[in-house]
Amino acid sequence: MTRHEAMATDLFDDDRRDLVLAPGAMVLGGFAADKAGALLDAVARIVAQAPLRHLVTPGGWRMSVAMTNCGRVGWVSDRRGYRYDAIDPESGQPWPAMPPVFAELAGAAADAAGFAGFAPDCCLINHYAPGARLSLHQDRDEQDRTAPIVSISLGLPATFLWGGARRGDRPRRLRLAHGDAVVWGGPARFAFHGVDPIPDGTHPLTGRARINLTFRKVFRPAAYASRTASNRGRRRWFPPETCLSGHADIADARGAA
Ligand SMILES: O=C(O)CCC(=O)C(=O)O
Ligand SMILES: [Fe+2]
Repeated sequence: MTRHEAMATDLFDDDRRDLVLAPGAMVLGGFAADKAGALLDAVARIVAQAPLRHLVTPGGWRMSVAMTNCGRVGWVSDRRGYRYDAIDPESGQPWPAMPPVFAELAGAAADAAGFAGFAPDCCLINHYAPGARLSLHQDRDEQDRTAPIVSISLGLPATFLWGGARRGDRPRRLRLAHGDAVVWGGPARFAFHGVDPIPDGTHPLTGRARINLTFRKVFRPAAYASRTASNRGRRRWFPPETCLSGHADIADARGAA
């Protein structure tokens, strides 16, 4: 165990402690604990409309994490690539709306980490059964690269991998417990991160599962988007102002297990 890991373990003995991971990145211990019941109720409503599913990466791997989304767009992956899509490809319908409790909590967490005014337009919901994992990757499919990522952990604990700017940077490992929030933006926005296989266990609120809510701001503010749309607006998955750049390695890097 490195000194950093020992420190992280010590700090998380008290779930309400905060931890700076890097400039622009911090863990807010227990930030969402009070809202967990409302968040999980909302997750159940979303899942009833847009069921959890194991996406396939462009490389053909079935992801071990089951996913769904709410908000204006959702993150999806299949053999053709991965993208943000306004339509759930399974139902042909728009994704469920983002519940106010989600947006408020994500905004408050971002604010607490120093990113005022965060208004997510997408929440990727990750369901980890024991053994599910997410290998090191960057979140870089979003148009708005100025906004942070806000990630909320619910249910079973996880070992979170916090890497550096390069895939090869050795990641730091820290335990994320029910209610913890992680926020990364600014100089840390494109840090590599991932989740070790979830150990088996049972949580009173989620059973044998870890639920992670990852809030993203996919779209740039309209004024900025419209200035650049004419150069980019050819991709068929998005309305003209919303096209995104693709990075075909990421979904595979997310790691099918
Ligand atoms: O489950 C987590 O803690 C991280 C999820 C994540 O990195 C992602 O969905 O991109
Ligand atoms: Fe991520």
